[in-house]
Amino acid sequence: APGPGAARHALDADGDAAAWRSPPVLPVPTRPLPWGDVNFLATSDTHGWLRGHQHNTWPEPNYSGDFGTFASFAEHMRAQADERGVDLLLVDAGDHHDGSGLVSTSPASAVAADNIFAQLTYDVLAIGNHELYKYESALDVYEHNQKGRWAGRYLTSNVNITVEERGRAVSVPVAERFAKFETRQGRRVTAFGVLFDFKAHDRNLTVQAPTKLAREAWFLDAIAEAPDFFLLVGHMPGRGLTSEWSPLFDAIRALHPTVPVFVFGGHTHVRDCVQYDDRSIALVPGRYLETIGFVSSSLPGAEDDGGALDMNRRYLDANDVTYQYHTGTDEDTFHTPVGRNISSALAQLAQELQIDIPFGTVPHDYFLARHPYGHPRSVLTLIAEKILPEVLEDQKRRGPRIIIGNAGTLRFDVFKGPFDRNDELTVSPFTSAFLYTRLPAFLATEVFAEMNRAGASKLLPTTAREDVEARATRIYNDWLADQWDEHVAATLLGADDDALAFGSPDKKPHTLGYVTRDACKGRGDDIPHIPVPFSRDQVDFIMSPPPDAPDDEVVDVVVMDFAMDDFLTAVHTVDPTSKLTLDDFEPYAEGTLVNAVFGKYASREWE
Ligand SMILES: Nc1ccn([C@@H]2O[C@H](COP(=O)(O)O)[C@@H](O)[C@H]2O)c(=O)n1
Repeated sequence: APGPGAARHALDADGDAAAWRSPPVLPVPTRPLPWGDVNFLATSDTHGWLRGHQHNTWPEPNYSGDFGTFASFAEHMRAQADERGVDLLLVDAGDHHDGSGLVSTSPASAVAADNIFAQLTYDVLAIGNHELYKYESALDVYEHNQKGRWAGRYLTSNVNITVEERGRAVSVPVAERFAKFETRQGRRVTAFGVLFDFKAHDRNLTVQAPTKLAREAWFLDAIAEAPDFFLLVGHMPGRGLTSEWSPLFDAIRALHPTVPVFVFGGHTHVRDCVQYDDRSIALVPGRYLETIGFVSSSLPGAEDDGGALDMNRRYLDANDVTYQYHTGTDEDTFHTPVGRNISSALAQLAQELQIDIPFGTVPHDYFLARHPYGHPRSVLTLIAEKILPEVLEDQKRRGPRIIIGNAGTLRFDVFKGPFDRNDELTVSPFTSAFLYTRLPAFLATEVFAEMNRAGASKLLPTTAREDVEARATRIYNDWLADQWDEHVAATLLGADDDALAFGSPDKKPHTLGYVTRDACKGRGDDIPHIPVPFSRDQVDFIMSPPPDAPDDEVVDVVVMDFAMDDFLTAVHTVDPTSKLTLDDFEPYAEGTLVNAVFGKYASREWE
């Protein structure tokens, strides 16, 4: 049974009616959830994928549930929690913006999508870096928080915005700094919402490093009294050298050695889990509404011996089969009025935005990372070698040129079948413009190589930790690459996938998806999968094919504005005598933004 979205593109996958008649069959979970005294459902990095994944190329059908069906699931889970006499809390760790037609069509569409998101009541939400690239996005969060959109539960413990109050500019928290509340079972919770030490935010926004936050008087005051548990939700990784939770966790532990601490992270897009000690657990629930994270825990009883708590986690594939299995419902009993309202509001918004009208039909799948850069079916190769050279046109500049951009501007695969504005914004949501200067062709090529050698500076969660595996995209890519390499190695050694089959040959995985190795006990994935192929040969920057011109000929060098600081740094590394600055650049193909080049190409080449 596919989710609602799968049907929309059921004809697309093979372009014939057979695909319509045989929609993808999703595996059914086999292990009930390990409920505890307190339970959590966690989302993060949804990036506007509220209509779910709508294509039939695997592993997309795994994630075909939309936010409406997730809301129905959450409501049934809340009802189950009440029946069991336990708590169920919903948390979200940020990055609602940038990533689908709903949120990336315009600032107004992002507001509309967030209003639909807010129809499902969350217990705690945190802000992500994608809410801070543009001042207006953060201002929207601030203004809607003032109007009560998240009912005081959107927490921005270390993020401020400068706004005008009574004719004066003042820096104030974007939303609430913390929340103290009681659960339905009467447990006292102290909660914070934290962002990593993000540097690439817009003007008039401030992010305080978590290390500094942990020393703030108001923070120490807020944690002074022991609640029944602490709840830390934040847009940052859960573990490893990159973890920025330690200052906050350590400050809490210094005062409260045995109070349970539940941490929900994000930003890295991976499924991950770690226990900092035997009364804490940190979970990262993936990205793009692909995964719903579940965490459960026992809580200390009246006679607390200070011993280990029973803490568990599960990563649920976000689809209706998963939701109905875990709530004991079926198609007739599953959908709740709130869930239905959300699904139809999302469909209506998509219709108003006109994001489902196809530009053309893609002849075959292109993948973001299944193939190396340079492979004809890589999305990065497609944009660098075909799309930008063909559709980036400046009427006044017709001579030879080299185009350089950051690969991070591309966020997803391009699937065979109809290609619409939603698909376009999914693969390329950002509004980066193009600028050009004049340089010898050989220098531009060397600068491009240097940019990839140095890596993308804006991927770093903290500039102080440049030498550690701190790049969010890298963490996600390494995670996928490890899954694939392990699978390939096992296959070469003649082993089959029994190791992944939860010990039973009849439960052998047969669908592509995530195969998670994390640092918590037992198996985290709800459904065993075969990992998605992944090539480690990826790049941070892409370049169009060099022009047919002598190496020393001076050509137009066109740079995407988001990559500009890395470009200039690389120029000065390659040629320390260079005086090149941003002032030496002029707009190129003015009015053309990177989020519109795929559609232009699709209309011409894939019609
Ligand atoms: N205007 C922008 C903003 C961001 N990017 C890319 O996104 C990366 C951050 O995304 P996460 O989901 O990892 O937070 C950033 O490093 C850029 O690669 C962009 O291209 N243009």
